[in-house]
Amino acid sequence: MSSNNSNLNITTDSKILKSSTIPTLISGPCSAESEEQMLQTARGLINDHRVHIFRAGIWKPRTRPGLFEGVGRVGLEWLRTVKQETGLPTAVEVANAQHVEEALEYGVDILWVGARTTVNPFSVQEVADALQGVDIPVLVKNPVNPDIQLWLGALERLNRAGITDLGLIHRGFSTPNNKPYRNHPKWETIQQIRSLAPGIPLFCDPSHIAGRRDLLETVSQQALHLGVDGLMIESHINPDVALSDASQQVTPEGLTKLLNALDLDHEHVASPEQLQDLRSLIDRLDHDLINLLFLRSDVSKRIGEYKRANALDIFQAGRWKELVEDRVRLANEVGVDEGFIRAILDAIHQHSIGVQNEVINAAATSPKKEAIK
Ligand SMILES: O=C(O)C(=O)C[C@]1(C(=O)O)C=C[C@@H](O)C=C1
Repeated sequence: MSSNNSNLNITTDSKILKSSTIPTLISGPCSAESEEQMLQTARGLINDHRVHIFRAGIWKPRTRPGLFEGVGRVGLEWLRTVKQETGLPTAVEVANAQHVEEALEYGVDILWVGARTTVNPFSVQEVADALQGVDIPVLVKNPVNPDIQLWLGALERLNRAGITDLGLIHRGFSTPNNKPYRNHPKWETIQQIRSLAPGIPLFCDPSHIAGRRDLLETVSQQALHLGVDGLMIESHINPDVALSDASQQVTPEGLTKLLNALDLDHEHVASPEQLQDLRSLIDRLDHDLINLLFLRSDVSKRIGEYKRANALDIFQAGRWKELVEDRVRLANEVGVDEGFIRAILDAIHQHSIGVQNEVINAAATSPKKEAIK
């Protein structure tokens, strides 16, 4: 696929990331721990022909020092052995120039930039500079915080260094309330990034969104419904003893079960168990909506107090027109029906005016405080 990307102004030529069968599946351990662990996991994975690429973390960016920070260079040797034995192309995360140099030295096929690196333009630039003149596919995970421009900026930096085989990985975002996920999927991001970076393959990393095995199926299926091109799912020959992210990794057999349960062609009808998950998701989203509506109405009340004190009209036609135009633009970008959003905004506006009327009426009818003698 070759495209001249208008929004981003980057040139892409995606080869390895688009497999003939959709989606492209990348799997392997969160961290390389030993040659045996890598080989056993890879041997398990090749029993399932749907797995296209073997991944492993060699250098692990950890929140606090003292945790397992990856095996480093020796892991690249194990990765090379995996490739020789199984024929699977290999992928590792790189975060600085040294990682890039070592990964290239050991013939790694695909690199990815992790969420904690994408947040830092200096680091991304260092990786990009180290890749100058190298022809290798690079995937970019979203930054930890929900900042799409930062994500696109990383793509641009790599592209300017000559990397055209680019892809994106959606791994969820850190938000004030991620529950029940480890990282909030903010699914609307998928449409946003698709419209801003058309033609760039988009992967989903359900392992980092879910953070737990039992949510992997729901998250993976949701991502497939939204049309992602591939999935990156962590697997480990014995997840319970994994040195990092034990609760989100599956065994190779577990991965096969998961893939069997998914509709990889996006036409999946939910199972009874998934219906339960989907209903929990609806519960959570409705709760979020109600909390947000409460906050909005409280803000409107404070604006009402300001209007009362400054003798302003409650209805502000100009402000409302701008607000509706902005929200409709977002709805169209994200792919939410415009009529639906207009109806909701109408109801919100009416309620907001009602809240402010109450503020003003309450002030008009409340007895004046007695003057202090
Ligand atoms: O911006 C204001 O002045 C508000 O009172 C807020 C608000 C709203 O709910 O968004 C409510 C009434 C106005 O017609 C415009 C907007």
